[in-house]
Amino acid sequence: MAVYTQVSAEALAAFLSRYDAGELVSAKGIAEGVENSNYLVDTTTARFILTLYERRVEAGDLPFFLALLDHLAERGNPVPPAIKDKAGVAIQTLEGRPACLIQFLSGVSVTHPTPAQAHAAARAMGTMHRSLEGFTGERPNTLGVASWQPLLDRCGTDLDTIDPTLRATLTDALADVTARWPAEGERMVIHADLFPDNVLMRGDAVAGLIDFYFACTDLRLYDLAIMHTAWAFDPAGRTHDAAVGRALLDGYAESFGLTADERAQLSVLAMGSCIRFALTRAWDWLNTPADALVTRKDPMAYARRLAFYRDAGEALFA
Ligand SMILES: Nc1ncnc2c1ncn2[C@@H]1O[C@H](COP(=O)(O)OP(=O)(O)O)[C@@H](O)[C@H]1O
Ligand SMILES: N[C@@H](CCOP(=O)(O)O)C(=O)O
Repeated sequence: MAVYTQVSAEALAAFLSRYDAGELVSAKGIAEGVENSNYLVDTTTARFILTLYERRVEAGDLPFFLALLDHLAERGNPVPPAIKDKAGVAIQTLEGRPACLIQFLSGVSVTHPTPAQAHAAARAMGTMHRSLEGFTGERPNTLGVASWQPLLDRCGTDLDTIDPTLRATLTDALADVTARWPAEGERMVIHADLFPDNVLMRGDAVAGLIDFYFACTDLRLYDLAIMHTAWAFDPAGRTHDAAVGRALLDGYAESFGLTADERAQLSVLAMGSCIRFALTRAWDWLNTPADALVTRKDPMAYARRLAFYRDAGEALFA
């Protein structure tokens, strides 16, 4: 459960009084998520998400994230913009944290996506990429390829306490992936974390794309590779679902297009994605405070995926 900062009813009622958003009826901490504190807030007029930004989100990046959401929402993408208060301000402070009141989108995130759901979600990603071609905001990827070796070094031998094979696996793969990382390719603002838990679905239709707080400027295809690693396996990373993997490529091809050269790049990009998520999960595994109400995610689920992509090679995406 991700609630790092507790919000008192009094503080929340005072916070809501800045908005034209009705009066507080109820507020509950949301179980899902690992990065920020999220509350489901009901008022006398509507339902909202209250997000308090925690550790990995820099307050200075919030204007970028909110401009990105506004840009996408204006172009018809199903993303939730932040609500502005009576003075036109979206970024607030609550309980000492940066905080925003966000539009609530209905829908559920699925744990075991079907090919039809994967197809729709990847199609929505392609549409989002098309919408972002004219977006002028930029944010360097602080968790991009250049950050992985320093993060591996910082985890160091503590990785052995997670699994005795993890450090060697990541060290070897990192050398290989860095050497083969595409030097060229279209760069743009990408979501960079479009896991099933960040897509709200109604049946087979996409109702919401959420959690843009890793969004950054990077290789466009890296976004699709991240999505493949997150969607085309069981959560533990033990079983690859080929039908879901194909549906992702088909869905993306349908809305954005996908050339043979681009398909050939996806293998190394997927391996890079596995390194990124194995490392950040490992770091969190080793450093999450004992009293945090959050479920740690298993780094080995990404080490298993990494082994799968290494063995499958480029043929997987042909
Ligand atoms: N705009 C929204 N509409 C509906 N539910 C949301 C919205 N934003 C977040 N949620 C819910 O809150 C959960 C956690 O949000 P998320 O942004 O993924 O948190 P974190 O940044 O901590 O990972 C989501 O899984 C979803 O259930
Ligand atoms: N998707 C990442 C962690 C970030 O989680 P989210 O709750 O912000 O989507 C992972 O699975 O490691």
